[in-house]
Amino acid sequence: MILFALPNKGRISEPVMKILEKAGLKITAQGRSLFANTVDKDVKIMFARAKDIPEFVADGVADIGITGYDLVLERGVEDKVDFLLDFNFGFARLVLAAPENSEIKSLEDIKDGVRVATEFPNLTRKFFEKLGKRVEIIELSGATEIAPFIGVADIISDLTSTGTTLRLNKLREIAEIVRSTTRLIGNKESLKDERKRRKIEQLVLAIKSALFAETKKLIMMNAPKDKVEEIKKLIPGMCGPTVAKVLSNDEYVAIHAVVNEDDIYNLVPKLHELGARDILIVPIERIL
Ligand SMILES: Nc1ncnc2c1ncn2[C@@H]1O[C@H](COP(=O)(O)OP(=O)(O)OP(=O)(O)O)[C@@H](O)[C@H]1O
Ligand SMILES: O=P(O)(O)OC[C@H]1O[C@H](OP(=O)(O)OP(=O)(O)O)[C@H](O)[C@@H]1O
Ligand SMILES: [Mg+2]
Repeated sequence: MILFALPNKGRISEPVMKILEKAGLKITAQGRSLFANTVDKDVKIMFARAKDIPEFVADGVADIGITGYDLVLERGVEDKVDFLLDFNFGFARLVLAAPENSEIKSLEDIKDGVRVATEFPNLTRKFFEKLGKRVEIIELSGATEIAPFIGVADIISDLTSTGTTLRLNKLREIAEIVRSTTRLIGNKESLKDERKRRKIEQLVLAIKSALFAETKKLIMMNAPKDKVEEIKKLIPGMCGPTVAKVLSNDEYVAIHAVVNEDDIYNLVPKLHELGARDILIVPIERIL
């Protein structure tokens, strides 16, 4: 049996649940319950705070888990877990920021004794240790942005993604401490167990296939037979497009191909010009 730790709330909870569903790992959760079953009777879910998941996986409370890379580093368990998959979402950067009107405008302006408010005391401490600066870390558990304006700290170290929160609070970024994305991590002992490892690999493959499919679309069309070669050049597909007979029309063939979602906008007019008709663009659940 595999115990899989998932964030119970917060920024990454919803996208994680969505991708797992796409991967086919249907979860049967009842309301606010802490545990849930999945379609696979050998995979059970436990819901926890994203912050606690690195520790749970490192200690073997859970076999695998999904959390932020920043949180794994903050817990200092990066050597105790295996990084199995990068979801490439949940982008966030841990940065140092000072009020726009502060005299602290760059790292050089940060003198010993400067007070830094943060939810990430360990990463922040390490960052300054490397620089040889002795700052005072003020640990907060949220809404860090307010700290410099109420006299609690001089600067902050906080997560930013769009930059909106920093701008809204008149804070200026000074330096980047770490970049993070959402990751699947695994307990090292669990991965040594042959049966667990196989189950985990199966899960990784399922999630990868769903992540990969998110950037692709299936394009289908009817096209004049004599244009097939030209169309092939436009859409190589995964191993070349599928070309099939159209029973009701001898001059046309049906073409199916998997294409990058980002290419579709430019591709369709070119196909149309070559005489392609009945063009359908269809979402894909998974690509294995
Ligand atoms: N804009 C963002 N701000 C914060 N975290 C983000 C952002 N974008 C992605 N994340 C990722 O989500 C993880 C969890 O952050 P989140 O804020 O959801 O949890 P939390 O702080 O424990 O919950 P809450 O804010 O509800 O108290 C972060 O550690 C980070 O990896
Ligand atoms: O750059 P942005 O897109 O504006 O995102 C950054 C904000 O998101 C996080 O806050 P969250 O909503 O998790 O609240 P918290 O500070 O209480 O954790 C983070 O602490 C920043 O405040
Ligand atoms: Mg938060």
